[in-house]
Amino acid sequence: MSPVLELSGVTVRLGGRVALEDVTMSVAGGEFAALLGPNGAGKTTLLRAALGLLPLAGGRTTITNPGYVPQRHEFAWDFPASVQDVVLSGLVRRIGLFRRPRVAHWTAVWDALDRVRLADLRTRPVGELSGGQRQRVLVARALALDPAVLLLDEPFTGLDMPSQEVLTELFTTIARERAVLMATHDLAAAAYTCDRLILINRTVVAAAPPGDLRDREVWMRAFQVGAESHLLKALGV
Ligand SMILES: Nc1ncnc2c1ncn2[C@@H]1O[C@H](COP(=O)(O)OP(=O)(O)OP(=O)(O)O)[C@@H](O)[C@H]1O
Repeated sequence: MSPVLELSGVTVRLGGRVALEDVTMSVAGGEFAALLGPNGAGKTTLLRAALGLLPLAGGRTTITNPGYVPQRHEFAWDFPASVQDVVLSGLVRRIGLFRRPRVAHWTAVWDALDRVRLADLRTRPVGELSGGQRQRVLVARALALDPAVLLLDEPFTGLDMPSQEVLTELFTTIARERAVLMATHDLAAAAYTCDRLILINRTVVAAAPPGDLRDREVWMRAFQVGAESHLLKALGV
């Protein structure tokens, strides 16, 4: 399948420091790719650069109709809005500022809420939702745009196992129909679920299907850990 997201030689500077250097990677249609790396490796920066939200110091990006799910804590949950209002807010550019949403917009919102199994809660204030439900609201907000590729920034942080499982199943289905790039710290889940792991630490250290990433050196380089790392042992590398 042809790529829905492509970065070629991308360099990004933030606050005078190089956050990403010469990053070349892509995600194909139908693919579920994971973006892995330690804190500060540049995962969020890479997603934001791919979305065209950051100026590039070098290189170029192309992306087809993206949907973005930011980290849950970046969203103002105490804002007095219902579940369906939050999902609709993802369509603001399409509706036009200060214009009233049309039937097609509400249909897209309700379809997206159906998809994440939150249709019953659509008039509930978002402040009353659990962490797992809030994460699904953000996914619905991105899905309402009918994206070709979904960019997820650490969607599992702070979620219990049942919530993670519901979301993993949903992301896997979405990836097959569209494409998904997910930044995550859950290495074991990514290795089990994703088609390809992209290891970054300011630049791409390795990108391959999980079964092909057996070289411990590569993981040590990406995560700056020693050969005795418990996490790498648990991963079986
Ligand atoms: N607005 C900013 N100004 C200056 N530096 C920034 C800014 N945002 C991020 N950085 C720096 O850029 C680097 C990459 O940050 P980024 O948030 O992309 O990493 P990450 O891999 O997503 O980290 P985490 O796993 O902790 O979420 C870090 O060194 C960070 O301190």
